[in-house]
Amino acid sequence: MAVRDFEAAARATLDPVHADFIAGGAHDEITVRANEAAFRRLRLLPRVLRGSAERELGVELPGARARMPVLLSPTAFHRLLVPEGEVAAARAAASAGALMIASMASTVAIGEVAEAARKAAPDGEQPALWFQLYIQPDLEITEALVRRAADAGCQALVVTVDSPVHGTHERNRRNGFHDLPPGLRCENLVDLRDGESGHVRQIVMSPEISWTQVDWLRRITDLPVLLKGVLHPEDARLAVRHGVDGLLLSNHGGRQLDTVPATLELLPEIAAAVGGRIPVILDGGVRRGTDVVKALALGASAVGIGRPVMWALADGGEAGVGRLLELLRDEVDDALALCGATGVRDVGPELVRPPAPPGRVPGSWDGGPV
Ligand SMILES: Cc1cc2nc3c(=O)[nH]c(=O)nc-3n(C[C@H](O)[C@H](O)[C@H](O)COP(=O)(O)O)c2cc1C
Ligand SMILES: CC(C)CC(=O)C(=O)O
Repeated sequence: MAVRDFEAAARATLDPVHADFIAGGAHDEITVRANEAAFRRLRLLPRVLRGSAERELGVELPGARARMPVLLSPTAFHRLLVPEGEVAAARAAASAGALMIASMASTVAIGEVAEAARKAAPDGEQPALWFQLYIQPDLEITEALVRRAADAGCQALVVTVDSPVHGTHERNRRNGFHDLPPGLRCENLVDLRDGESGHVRQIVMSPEISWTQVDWLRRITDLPVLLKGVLHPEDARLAVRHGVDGLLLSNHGGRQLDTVPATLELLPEIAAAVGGRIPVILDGGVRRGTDVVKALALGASAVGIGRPVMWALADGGEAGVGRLLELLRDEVDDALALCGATGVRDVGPELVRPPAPPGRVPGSWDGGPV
């Protein structure tokens, strides 16, 4: 079985409206396709006669350590797919030692997700769990959400900044899919203020959110703050200047502005802009162990996966996500061995062709304090 096979397996039983919600992107879905195509275009160029019996796959990330360089990007509404929802994904991630970024739009409350992760992690291991946040124009609401995430034990906040407005998903429009079905709610939003019911419409996307609110967020919490959805190198430089602890280089899986470049295409430029001062995590189109190695080679500290987790969850719940993570772990290990690499940190730009453009050779974060 390969990562892409989970989609067909899931579609065998999934409501086609929900399958469209997962697969879909903005407008013509040009960026959705570009993300995977960029990985197909780039080639690996292995070294020989310099490997090791075992590869080190572990990564240090702000506030957390993971046993593999593939993390679960935040995805909303897991209970659309299986009754346990985010709890199933969290258990699988914690068992595999993969970091999970829980979505603010989760259908299970963050406290419950964190508790499930703690119970599933091997003895003595703290599960790696971050919380994704859309900063709300109402800062009291935002602060209450941050408190919920911190109280649950999340080790960092991932602020999604690519959504000044909702993306236009034509598939959802055609299908009339706008709301969660009765019985499901965004549990993190329930009772943030008297009488709030956890309706999706409570999430406000505001084009007026700016660096001012990012600075404010850094002041009200000790948790590391990462930004998800920075694509322009100028914004990456600004993020460093504002003291942000990491970037998630993401185009939201092609679900926000259509026709933006593939994240892999932007990676050398973004890595050069941050110059190794903070970690860069890439998501979008990662479907193979070789994709993971390519992203690491161009300066990513780790990669995220979105849709594959949703398909695996729909196909087999916790066990499905477990199989997905094991498969990717084995593929990454295999690709590293074939590249003559002793581990994740032994991968550099010399392993890919065509090479990164001159002057844009990435620096990589050394895993130290940010
Ligand atoms: C069904 C679905 C729901 C998503 N929900 C969120 C979300 O709640 N918050 C967020 O920041 N990103 C969300 N994303 C974007 C993912 O975090 C991620 O950037 C993207 O899926 C990565 O691309 P991939 O699906 O090709 O792996 C969602 C993506 C999908 C497919
Ligand atoms: C707007 C969120 C509820 C979900 C999301 O980010 C997405 O579907 O891409």
